[in-house]
Amino acid sequence: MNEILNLNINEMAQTEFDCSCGRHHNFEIHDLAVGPGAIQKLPEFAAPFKDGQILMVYDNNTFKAAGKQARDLLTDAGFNIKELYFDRGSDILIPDESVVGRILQEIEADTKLIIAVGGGSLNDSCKYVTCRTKMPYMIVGTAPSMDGYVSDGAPLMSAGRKISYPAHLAYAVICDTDIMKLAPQELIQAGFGDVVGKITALTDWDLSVKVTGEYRCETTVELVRRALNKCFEKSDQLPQRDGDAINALIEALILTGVAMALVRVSRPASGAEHMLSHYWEMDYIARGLNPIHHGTQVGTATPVIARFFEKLSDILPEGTGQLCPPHEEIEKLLRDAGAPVTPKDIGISKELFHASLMEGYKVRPRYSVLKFAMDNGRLEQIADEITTEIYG
Ligand SMILES: NC(=O)C1=CN([C@@H]2O[C@H](COP(=O)(O)OP(=O)(O)OC[C@H]3O[C@@H](n4cnc5c(N)ncnc54)[C@H](OP(=O)(O)O)[C@@H]3O)[C@@H](O)[C@H]2O)C=CC1
Ligand SMILES: O=C(CO)COP(=O)(O)O
Repeated sequence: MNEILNLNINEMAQTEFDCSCGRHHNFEIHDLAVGPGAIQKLPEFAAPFKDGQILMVYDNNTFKAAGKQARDLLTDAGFNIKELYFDRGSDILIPDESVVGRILQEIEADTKLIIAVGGGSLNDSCKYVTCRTKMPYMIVGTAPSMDGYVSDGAPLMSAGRKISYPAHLAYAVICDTDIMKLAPQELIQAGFGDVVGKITALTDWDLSVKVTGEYRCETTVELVRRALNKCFEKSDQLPQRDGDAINALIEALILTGVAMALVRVSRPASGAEHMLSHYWEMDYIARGLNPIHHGTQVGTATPVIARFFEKLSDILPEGTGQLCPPHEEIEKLLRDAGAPVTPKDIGISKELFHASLMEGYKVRPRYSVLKFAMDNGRLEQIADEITTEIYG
C-alpha cells in the first residue's frame, strides 16, 4: 500500500500508489539518478528531446562545478545546445524577476527542454518558467544545500517578497554524489540545516492536524523520519567531509523532496523555522545584502521554534511537542555537524530576530506554532523571553 517506503531512491521515479492516507500519490518524475557518476545518465535522460534545442542554464559557480561537464556530455552526443550563463561575480544569484525573465527570453520556438545546472536558486527559477510555459525541465544538482531538487514548489522573490509558488516536478533529476560532495563546506552545512528543520516542520504539521484538522500523510512523515535518523547517525562526520556522511545528507535531502512531491505541498519539509528564514532573507535582500544560505538560516531557526514548543507545553494539544526534542539537543546536532547554531551566530540582529518572531507567521497562511502562540495571547511574551535568552 505504501510501497515507496521499501524502494531505494533510484527505483522511485514514476511510482504510483494508493496510500493509507486516502490519497492516490503519483511521483511522476520520469527519471531520477542519485549516486556516483550519475551525471553520465544525462544524454540518456535527454534523448527524447534530441530533435529540438535544449536550453542549459548555469552560473559562474555551477558551470565550474558541473555545467561544463554536462554541456560537453550533451554536445559530444550530438545534442543541439543553447547556453544561458549568469555571471554574478561574487554576488549570490537571487531567484527573482530578473532571473526568471532572462530564462524566459532565451526560450526559442524549437526549445524542447530546459536543463538547470545548479542549486536551489537556478532549480526554482527554471522550474517556475517551465511550469508556466508547459515545458519539461531537468535539474543537475551541484550542491547538497537544500531539498528542492525533487519538490514541485518554487520559492522566488517577487516585488521584494519571498513567495513559494506552486510549480511542477522535474522531468528528470540528476544528483551526482561525486560532484555534490565537492561543494563548499558552507553549502554542506546549509543542507544539514535544511534537514534539521524537518524536526520542527513535522511537529508543526502535527500541531495543525490537532488544532485545525489539516490533512496529513503518514507515509511522507515516515519517509522524512527515516531520512533524518540515517543522516543524524553520521552527521558529526560532516566537518571531516566523510563520504558516507555526505551521502546520507544527500539522501535525506532527496527523500524529504520526495515527501513534498508526494503530497504536492512543502508541508512535510517546511514549518515555522522556514517562516523565520524567509523573513530574514526578505529583510537582507531589501537592504541590498547577500542573503545567508537558506538552509543555514533554517538550521539556526529550528532550536528557536523548539523553544516555542517547550514554552507552550502547558497548553499544547496532548502529545504534540513530543515529536520535538529539547532545543539543546537540536543545538548539539548542529554544533557537532560544524553548522552555525543560533541566529546570533550568523549575524541576524537582535531587532530583526525579535521582529521575525512577532511577524513570521504572516509570511504565509500555513498554521504553525507561531500562530498558535499568537492565537493564545502568548506570542509577545515568548518572543521577548527567547530574544533575551539568545541575545542577552
Ligand atoms: N523548491 C523547494 O522546495 C526548495 C527551494 N529552496 C530554495 O532554494 C534557494 C536556496 O538554494 P541554495 O542551493 O542554498 O542556494 P543557491 O542555489 O543560491 O546557491 C548558493 C550558492 O552556492 C553556489 N554554488 C552552488 N553549487 C556550487 C558548487 N558546487 N560549488 C561552488 N558554488 C556553488 C551558488 O553559486 P551562484 O550564486 O553562482 O549560483 C550560490 O552562490 C532558496 O531560494 C530557497 O528558498 C530551498 C529548499 C526547498
Ligand atoms: O524550503 C523548502 C523546504 O526545505 C520549501 O519550503 P517553502 O514552501 O517554505 O518555501
